[in-house]
Amino acid sequence: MDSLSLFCTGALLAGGLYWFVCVLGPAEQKGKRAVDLSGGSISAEKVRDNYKQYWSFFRRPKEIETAEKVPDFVDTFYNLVTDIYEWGWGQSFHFSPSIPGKSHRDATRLHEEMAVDLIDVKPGDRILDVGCGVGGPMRAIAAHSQAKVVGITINDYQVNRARMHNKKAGLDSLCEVVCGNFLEMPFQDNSFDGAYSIEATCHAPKLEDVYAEVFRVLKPGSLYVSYEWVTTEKYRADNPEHVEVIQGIERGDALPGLRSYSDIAEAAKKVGFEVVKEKDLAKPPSLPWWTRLKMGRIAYWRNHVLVIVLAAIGIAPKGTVDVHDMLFKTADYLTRGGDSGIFSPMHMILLRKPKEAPSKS
Ligand SMILES: C=C(CC[C@@H](C)[C@H]1CC[C@H]2C3=CC[C@H]4[C@H](C)[C@@H](O)CC[C@]4(C)[C@H]3CC[C@]12C)C(C)C
Ligand SMILES: C[S@@+](CC[C@H](N)C(=O)[O-])C[C@H]1O[C@@H](n2cnc3c(N)ncnc32)[C@H](O)[C@@H]1O
Repeated sequence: MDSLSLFCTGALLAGGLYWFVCVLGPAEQKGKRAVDLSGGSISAEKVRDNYKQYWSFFRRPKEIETAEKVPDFVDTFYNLVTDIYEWGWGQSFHFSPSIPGKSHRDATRLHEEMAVDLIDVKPGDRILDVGCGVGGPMRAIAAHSQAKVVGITINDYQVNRARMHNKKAGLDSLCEVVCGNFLEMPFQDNSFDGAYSIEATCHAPKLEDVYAEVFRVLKPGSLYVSYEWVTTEKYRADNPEHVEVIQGIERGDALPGLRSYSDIAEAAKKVGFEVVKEKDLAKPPSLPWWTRLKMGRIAYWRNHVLVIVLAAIGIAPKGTVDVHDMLFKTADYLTRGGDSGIFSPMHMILLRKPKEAPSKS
């Protein structure tokens, strides 16, 4: 081969690799590229060990049923998945019903804005985002309502990502991010004008515990809305296929155990909330939330090849391949949960902290 054809072949290969990694790599919402994948706050060499440690929690299920072990378990999970989520999904770590003629991005934003519209917020109010991720919902909600949003997440890597995105979006005067456990929040009693949680409280071993904390920090008379992950009335515990799907969802999403839709209002009433409204937002006329997952299947294959190549050449941590493989399988369980109607990630409950404490008689 003469030097010109050698040069052309090399240039073509390099261009192809650049296109595969940097152009195909990024998510719909730019922010993370495949070459930036990391293990969050975990150093690259420890990603694989932490992935094994994550799985070991499921061999000792009693440990994830106790509140003390959960922060570790959930924190490890989000160190492993946060970059992959941002890369392949965007900055909002939740689902939303599909809307004809609207992009995923717009459908996501509308689902987030609905939450803040439900809690009746005024510009300047101080509201709480319980389990805020990297802050996709927080930014949409602050921009829409002009309220001051304080988000809490257990994962310090997410805190840094969220603060960076808030600054970049010019929303850091409205959005604050705190690292902490939503089961023991570092906030004063009666200090928020409203609160919301989007697909986050499913990580609490006991829903009452996180609801009690939200109740404590809310001002009397104010509202809290939560989008809960639940099994629906179609779920049958004696159907092995249902059990396999729900167990697959729990293991791939760091859940100490999915709750039934019928347990949500009970938990809220137990800690003193009044139930204003309860509705599964996944039910028709809403269009399926899981079509986005299904449509992405080809991209997940491409992503998998990319992750294998990047890990092999030492750009991505080795364990990223295992984590990606776990998410790949989880996407299938979630899709089956949606298709069969046994699972919903958007059982909405709207709650009010009563104006006056109930009299003790
Ligand atoms: C609320 C939670 C997270 C919900 C979703 C945001 C995520 C659940 C499953 C995730 C994904 C599955 C497949 C990945 C794919 C293989 C990869 O190539 C790109 C990223 C995925 C699409 C990833 C994105 C986020 C999810 C959809 C839980 C944790 C309570
Ligand atoms: C699936 S993500 C959803 C994030 C965000 N609500 C969104 O929709 O983008 C769940 C979030 O809950 C947080 N979380 C889970 N358990 C927590 C705990 N005990 N204390 C604080 N945050 C927690 C995770 O760190 C993560 O940020």
